[in-house]
Amino acid sequence: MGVQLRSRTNVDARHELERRRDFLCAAMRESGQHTLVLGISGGVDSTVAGRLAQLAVEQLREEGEQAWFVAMRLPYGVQQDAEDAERALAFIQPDEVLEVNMQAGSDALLEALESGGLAFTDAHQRDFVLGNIKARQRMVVQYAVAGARGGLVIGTDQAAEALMGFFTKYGDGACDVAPLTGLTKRQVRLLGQQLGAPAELVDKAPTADLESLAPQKLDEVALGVSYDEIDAFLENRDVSRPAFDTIVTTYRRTEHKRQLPLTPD
Ligand SMILES: Nc1ncnc2c1ncn2[C@@H]1O[C@H](COP(=O)(O)OP(=O)(O)OC[C@H]2O[C@@H]([n+]3cccc(C(=O)O)c3)[C@H](O)[C@@H]2O)[C@@H](O)[C@H]1O
Ligand SMILES: Nc1ncnc2c1ncn2[C@@H]1O[C@H](COP(=O)(O)OP(=O)(O)OP(=O)(O)O)[C@@H](O)[C@H]1O
Ligand SMILES: [Mg+2]
Repeated sequence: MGVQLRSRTNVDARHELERRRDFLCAAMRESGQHTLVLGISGGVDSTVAGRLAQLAVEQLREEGEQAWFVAMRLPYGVQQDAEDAERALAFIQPDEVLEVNMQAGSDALLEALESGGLAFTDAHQRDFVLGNIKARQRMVVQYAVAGARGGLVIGTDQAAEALMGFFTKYGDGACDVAPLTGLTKRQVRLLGQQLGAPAELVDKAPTADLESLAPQKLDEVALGVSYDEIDAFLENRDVSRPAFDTIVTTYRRTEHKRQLPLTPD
């Protein structure tokens, strides 16, 4: 899995943008794939990764190579912050936008599981499991496009989510290239600002938005610690004792998500 910390304290936004765009160009050249694929949610991570993807394919085309970026809208039913996703697309200016509504497929899978005999302890557990199905179904459709177009799937993993294991294993954690690796949330926002992304997206409160019973639930509520505190931990700044304990406990509990599958000796 492409999940790593590798965070650094000081980054120069302009330099980081060039380096990460060039990384995407090199990954396309070396893999012989001509397309990049990424879901655009309206959050800051996919806004920054999406713009980087578009800049990378434009760079390759300037150099005479074939390259194309497919941005994907992947709402589950009606997404409450759909306007932000539209804002992100308007800023990214992707070569192509594909929209797939994830509701019918995700619901059908859950219903088939229940018909097959899987029972949940309560509505909350059912909703949480459905949330991870949504994230994995998004992975399935992005890989379908990559398979059809000769493409690489972009992941938006960054150091704050990697540290907390805050992603669905083999869902949004699965990808071919992860251009935001190592960035703290603050640094992702810095890159967004440098790119000229709309301030409302750069400053937007992060949400995984996977739970139908708690739409737009803030990551910080789910995590029990703020991104400022997670970033402070990653950047070797002072962190309160309760935040430190939460971060270390969560990091240890989610170690399996940052590793390859367990295998016999
Ligand atoms: N020790 C261990 N060694 C090896 N494997 C282990 C394991 N413990 C669990 N597992 C496996 O891992 C599974 C649990 O992991 P997983 O399926 O990911 O599920 P889980 O970590 O329970 O849930 C994913 C969390 O990430 C959040 N999330 C998801 C997607 C996107 C975002 C976002 O920020 O956008 C956030 C989501 O809100 C939720 O809190 C278990 O069901 C089991 O299969
Ligand atoms: N509704 C959606 N439509 C398209 N892609 C999505 C959607 N929800 C999630 N994704 C994909 O899953 C990734 C992980 O979601 P995550 O919430 O961590 O990132 P984000 O929404 O871009 O930023 P933030 O973490 O600040 O909310 C997104 O970057 C995006 O590629
Ligand atoms: Mg989000």
